[in-house]
Order: sequence, then C-alpha cells, then structure tokens
Amino acid sequence: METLVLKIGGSTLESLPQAFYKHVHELTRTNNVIIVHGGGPAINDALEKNAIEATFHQGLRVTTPEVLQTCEMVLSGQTNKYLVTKLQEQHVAAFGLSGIDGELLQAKLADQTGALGLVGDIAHVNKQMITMLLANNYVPVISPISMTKEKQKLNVNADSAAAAIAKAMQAKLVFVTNIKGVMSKQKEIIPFLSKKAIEVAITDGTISGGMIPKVKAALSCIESGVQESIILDSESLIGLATHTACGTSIRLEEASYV
Ligand SMILES: Nc1ncnc2c1ncn2[C@@H]1O[C@H](COP(=O)(O)OP(=O)(O)O)[C@@H](O)[C@H]1O
Ligand SMILES: CC(=O)N[C@@H](CCC(=O)OP(=O)(O)O)C(=O)O
Repeated sequence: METLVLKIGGSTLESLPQAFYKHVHELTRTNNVIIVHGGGPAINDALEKNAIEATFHQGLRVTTPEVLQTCEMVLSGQTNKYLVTKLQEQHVAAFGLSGIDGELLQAKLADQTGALGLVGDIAHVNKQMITMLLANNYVPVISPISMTKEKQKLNVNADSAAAAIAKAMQAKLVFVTNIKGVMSKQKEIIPFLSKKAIEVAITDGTISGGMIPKVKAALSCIESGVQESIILDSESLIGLATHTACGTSIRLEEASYV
C-alpha cells in the first residue's frame, strides 16, 4: 500500500467541501493516509482577539512564549478537533494528535540566533507511533506543535512538519492549499519546479509569504528520495485521479520556469 501525507493548509481548511472528506475516505481504501494540518489564519484571528502582535520572517511566524500558547491552543485544540470531526463524519477513522503526543515529533530550535523565537525544525519522527496507528487502520491527523528533547514546546510550520513525516515514512507528499499551484509572474500555474527554479523564484519575489516554506519543504523531501511532492488545491486533489496534469510538481531536475 502506498503511503500518502496530505498537508492541509489553514488557508483552505475551513472551506473544504464535503467532497474533499469523502475523497479522503476513498483514498484510505488504497493508501495509508497521514494528515498534517496548519491553521495560520485561525491563529491570526486568535492573536488579534487577544491583542497579541505577531510578525513573519520568510513565511515563518516569529514566536514568543505568549504567541506559542495561542498557536498550541488553536492548532492542537480547535483546528485538530475540527478536522477530526469532519473526517469522522465521512467515516474516516481519524485519530487526532500533536507532535507532542507519544513523542511523535522531536523538534530543535530552527534559528539559534533567536530571531524566530520558539520556532522548531523536526529533528526526529517517531515512525513506530505512526506505523502503529496505520496498522490499526487509523488516519493520524497531526498538529505540528512539537517538543525538544529537553521538553521545550516549539511552534513548527506545518509544511516543514509534513515534509519531515513524508521523509521518515518515504511517503508521497501532497500540499492542499488555497491556490491551484505555484503561479508564475504571468499568473499561470507552473507545472514543474526544480531546485534552481525555486531559488530564482524566491529571490525575484515570484514566490513569497506562505508559499516559501511550502516549496522549501517540498524540495527537501524530493532531495531525500521521496518520489513525489505536489502543491495543489482541494478541487484539483479530488480530480487528481482523472486528470494527468494538476498543480505544481516539485522535481529535482531542471524544468522550464517562466
Ligand atoms: N508564486 C506563488 N504562487 C502561488 N501562491 C503564492 C505564490 N507566492 C505567494 N503565494 C501565496 O501563498 C499562499 C499559500 O500559502 P499559505 O497562505 O501559507 O497557505 P497554507 O495555509 O495552505 O499553508 C497563496 O494563497 C498565495 O497568497
Ligand atoms: C513557525 C510557523 O510559522 N508556524 C505556523 C504553524 C501553522 C501553519 O503552518 O499553518 P499554515 O499551514 O496554515 O501556514 C504558524 O504559526 O502559523
């Protein structure tokens, strides 16, 4: 059975149609499905309500202890349980957990200079835990909040958590976001992106904001031997079985980039 990591972005999470959840149910018939979710916009709302200011650096949230508390509350509480419920309504055996639970994800500080604050990169994935859930026919639904070896909680970008999990499980990685793919300057979907093209597109500003961690995460997966990494929206995912070209596929080799 093929293993599939579906990363669901906060940008699209609350507007996913019922057909999406039904499609996930279909996918579980022939794949081991692992879901990793974000929740950026919901975190923004909660921070705003509490008058806590937050800034971003290269698509990553600069995280103070106060910001971290809100991120955990939203991601591991509100968003995780929202998704688990939606999936269960469509008969998916969803099992919600965060990177902290069962020491699923071990993180380390992403930026030793302290500029990003309490932001983590995944250092280790507890594969056994994921395998155990999959073997019992559960679909793990994972919030990216994680902990260091020393038990310091860290805010981990959901794209990079999904990539770490896909690498560990050698799974195909699909980013489901609010846009049909990575867009060129001419606002056309770029079907294939290579490492070189990604570097150019970030430098010249074609790729910005939340798309930066996504393409970087996709690339890191491909570089570590993951077969495929693709960025698309929920509609395209549902149509993936019938369409040949869909979204943006991240490749190692050079491909034309406009
Ligand atoms: N070249 C690009 N192509 C597509 N989207 C881009 C590009 N550059 C920046 N973006 C932005 O990235 C967003 C997706 O990132 P983000 O909002 O973090 O999504 P998610 O919550 O799904 O992780 C898009 O909606 C778009 O505004
Ligand atoms: C460090 C960092 O940036 N963490 C992210 C975690 C959530 C996330 O990644 O949500 P999306 O998938 O919706 O972008 C944040 O605080 O927004």
